[in-house]
Amino acid sequence: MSEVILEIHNLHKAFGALQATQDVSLTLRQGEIHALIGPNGAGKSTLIKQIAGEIRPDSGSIVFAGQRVETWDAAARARAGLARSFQISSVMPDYTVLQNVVLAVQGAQGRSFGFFRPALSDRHLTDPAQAHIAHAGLEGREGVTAAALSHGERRKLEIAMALALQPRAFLLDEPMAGMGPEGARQLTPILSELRTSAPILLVEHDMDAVFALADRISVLVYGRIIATGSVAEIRANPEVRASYLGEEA
Ligand SMILES: Nc1ncnc2c1ncn2[C@@H]1O[C@H](COP(=O)(O)OP(=O)(O)OP(=O)(O)O)[C@@H](O)[C@H]1O
Repeated sequence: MSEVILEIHNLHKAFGALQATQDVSLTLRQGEIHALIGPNGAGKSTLIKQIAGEIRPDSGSIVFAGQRVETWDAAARARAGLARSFQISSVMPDYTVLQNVVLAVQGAQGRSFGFFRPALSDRHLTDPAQAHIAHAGLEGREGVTAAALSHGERRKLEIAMALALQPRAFLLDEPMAGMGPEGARQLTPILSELRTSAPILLVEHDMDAVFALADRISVLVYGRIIATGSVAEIRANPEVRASYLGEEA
């Protein structure tokens, strides 16, 4: 079995009387997409925020790359390689695809942001940037400004920028949201390929995408994981069908 990069043990989080996360344990293994599904308000975003360091759990532990991180802030977890995408705010709309990714590479290399002219002629920055652009499926669009990209291309740019950080795991919260069926169809193979760069914990409502992509699925209902398994196991699970999938499955 593949190495585990992220382990969550017995996580609890309450908002007043509401138990948003109840005794949640899960793992993310190298090379996999582990999808987290569940009805609206089940606690998926709250769980992702606790893993990313945006919300402090009441109890439980989070082990990332062998270290206990539940007391670390979000920036420290990001530096350790936990990439919370899509950090849409970091895309500069007036800059080109190449400029945006060069900035991300520059940031990841710990260099201060310089002027573009030297940065764009520095192959230590442009070579990795071009590789991330190609990896994210945006080859040929390097000179286009981010503002002129389609919604789907913008997601690809965000993926290229996330790759620049050389993350050890991705936390993706609804990457298909607002993309429409064609956009989702385009993004699916890119996410599929992305798992070879770093494993993905994926929150997604688009069940076609989840069933096409996930190696494992965990189902969250009222803050509790009611089942974890392969796509086939989850689709066949009577409790999951009753509480969430219904006729969709
Ligand atoms: N900061 C907060 N304060 C109080 N209650 C909150 C807070 N954040 C989330 N909640 C509540 O916690 C529960 C879980 O919310 P969460 O957003 O995590 O669900 P979700 O599964 O991500 O839902 P969706 O699929 O609609 O995005 C909901 O009842 C929500 O109203």
